[in-house]
Amino acid sequence: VLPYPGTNWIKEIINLIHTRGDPSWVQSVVSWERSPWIETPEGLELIKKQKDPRSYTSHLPMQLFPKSLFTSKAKVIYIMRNPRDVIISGYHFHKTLKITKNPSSFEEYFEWFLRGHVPYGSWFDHIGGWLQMRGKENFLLISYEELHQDLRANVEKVSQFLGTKLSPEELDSVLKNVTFQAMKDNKMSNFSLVPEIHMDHSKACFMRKGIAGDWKNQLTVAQQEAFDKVYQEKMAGLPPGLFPWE
Ligand SMILES: Nc1ncnc2c1ncn2[C@@H]1O[C@H](COP(=O)(O)OS(=O)(=O)O)[C@@H](OP(=O)(O)O)[C@H]1O
Repeated sequence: VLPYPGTNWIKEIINLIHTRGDPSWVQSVVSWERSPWIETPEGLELIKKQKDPRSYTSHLPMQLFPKSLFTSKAKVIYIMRNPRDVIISGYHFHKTLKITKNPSSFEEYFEWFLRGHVPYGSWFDHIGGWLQMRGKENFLLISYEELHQDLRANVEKVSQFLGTKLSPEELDSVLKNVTFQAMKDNKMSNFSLVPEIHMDHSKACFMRKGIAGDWKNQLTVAQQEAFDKVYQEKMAGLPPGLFPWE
């Protein structure tokens, strides 16, 4: 997945499906140890110690992902979100980061995003790359907006994809533990334990608003038009109706 689409939301769902709704794992182990990042040295060390079935997280664009994935039986869940909301969420998160250059204003971050000058590169190239896996049986495309619209149906879809049949009680427990409030209250999932050397917790909170469509209140008309122009150019080759935000 690319940054800010709800990576940690889908990760929490996957972790809770793994434990059949038992929250003790997500409440006792930090999220980056449950499903480690493949692109960090620390994450890779953790992955080597994991037992099957294991789950990893990554923001890497497809062309930088280890090629062995494409010949393996590993399942890929790609979560996407309206890029207009991704910009807003990314801006607030970036303000807290001590490991990348911080934008001096929202306007500056907006420009960076449109030019792809943000960590992991262009949103448009990222999604265009991974969507090439569409239609493969080991690839599930899911969106932040769909999770919002019908969490139950989409958690069931994910558990089916992962080959785990949950009982109604187990499913209820997954749903209860992946709400915005439950994750915001869980210090193992809300990023409050990210060390201060990486993140300035006084600048913003990771579990910020957790809503879809807030860009309408945040982007100026000029920014909306500038965004639409780039979006139309870059997404021209993709079939209509693919994205819930269109
Ligand atoms: N359970 C739940 N429900 C609704 N929304 C949720 C949930 N968990 C995380 N979030 C929101 O996801 C946004 C962060 O995205 P990511 O997890 O992809 O961030 S990161 O790329 O891994 O840094 C960030 O969105 P914004 O609030 O719009 O900034 C989080 O609030």
